[in-house]
Amino acid sequence: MEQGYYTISLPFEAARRDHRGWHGHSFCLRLRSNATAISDHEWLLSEAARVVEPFDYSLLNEQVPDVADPALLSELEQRLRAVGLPLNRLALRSAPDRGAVIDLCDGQRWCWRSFRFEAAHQLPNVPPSHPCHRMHGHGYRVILEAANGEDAEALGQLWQPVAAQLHRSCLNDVLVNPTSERLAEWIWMRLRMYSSGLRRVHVQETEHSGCFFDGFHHTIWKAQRFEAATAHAAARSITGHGYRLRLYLSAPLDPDLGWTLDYADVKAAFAPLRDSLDHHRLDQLHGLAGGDLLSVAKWILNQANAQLPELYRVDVSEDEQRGVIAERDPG
Ligand SMILES: Nc1nc2c(c(=O)[nH]1)N=C([C@H](O)[C@H](O)COP(=O)(O)OP(=O)(O)OP(=O)(O)O)CN2
Repeated sequence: MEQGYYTISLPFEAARRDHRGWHGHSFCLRLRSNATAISDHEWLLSEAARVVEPFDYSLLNEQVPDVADPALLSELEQRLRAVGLPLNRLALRSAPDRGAVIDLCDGQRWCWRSFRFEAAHQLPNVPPSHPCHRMHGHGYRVILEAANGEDAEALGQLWQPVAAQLHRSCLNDVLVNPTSERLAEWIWMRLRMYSSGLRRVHVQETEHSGCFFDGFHHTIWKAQRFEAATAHAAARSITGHGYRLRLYLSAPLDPDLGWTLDYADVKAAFAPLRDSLDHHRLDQLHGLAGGDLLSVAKWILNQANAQLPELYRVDVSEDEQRGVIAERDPG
């Protein structure tokens, strides 16, 4: 069996005054709710939009006593709960490189901050015919997540010495086999001793792939997209979307190759399924009678099982605001 969640993203523009003075932000609130608790996506979107609306084009200090990201997120949580919205997770992005998250299932709270660096690398253990065997480079993105009250400023200081070592370097001078998994582990080991709150390191080599390391496990994701039409009960007529996907996979690390699964192999294994979706009418695909976004995500999760048994979660969005998550039940 699998779990299904609706996600919605609500952007708003607002100004706040903190120790740096007045400044403005393009905020984005992201909300996740269990699909069994909700009648439909549009209801969730319109109810949550009503809660966020007073913040849009406002001066936040006139509305809330503490305007820091975690406090602002707690305030939004209270207001969303007050109107009876069932919530599993809330995330507030205050700038493209930072934000705060609350997991309402286990009560955990954390901040994240993303950083960029440019570097070269080659992977010595893949066959010579593999493109990664050649020396090449990436514009890397690293996202650090930390709990225990460690904020974006603290994460910035934590990152500085690592950036000094990695930016404009060759990663093979630092690591023997610099896959993103090994790099995430290396960053974890470097930072964990200075940050008791560090909860996860996320390394992205490109816009299309990334890996997470939490001190124990590696997970990877690969982005895909397809263009398709659909019809479903809640739609006025047949309609279409440019669907965006993230495939999440969990597998042990191969000790020689230093990765879980090759991102390129994930893409190749998924290609036949992507072809069956791209430029097709989804509600007419075998076994996909629903045609709505959550049915599409669950269908993909189940159909991909034969080629990608390591796949445990599929995120699909149909536009900037509406998304779903289909996730296999653990165990
Ligand atoms: N699990 C891993 N797989 C791969 C790694 C890695 O570190 N861990 N690294 C590579 C290469 O370095 C490669 O440059 C990046 O891979 P890939 O996602 O295939 O590259 P693109 O984003 O350019 O791929 P698209 O085809 O555009 O999606 C390979 N695998």
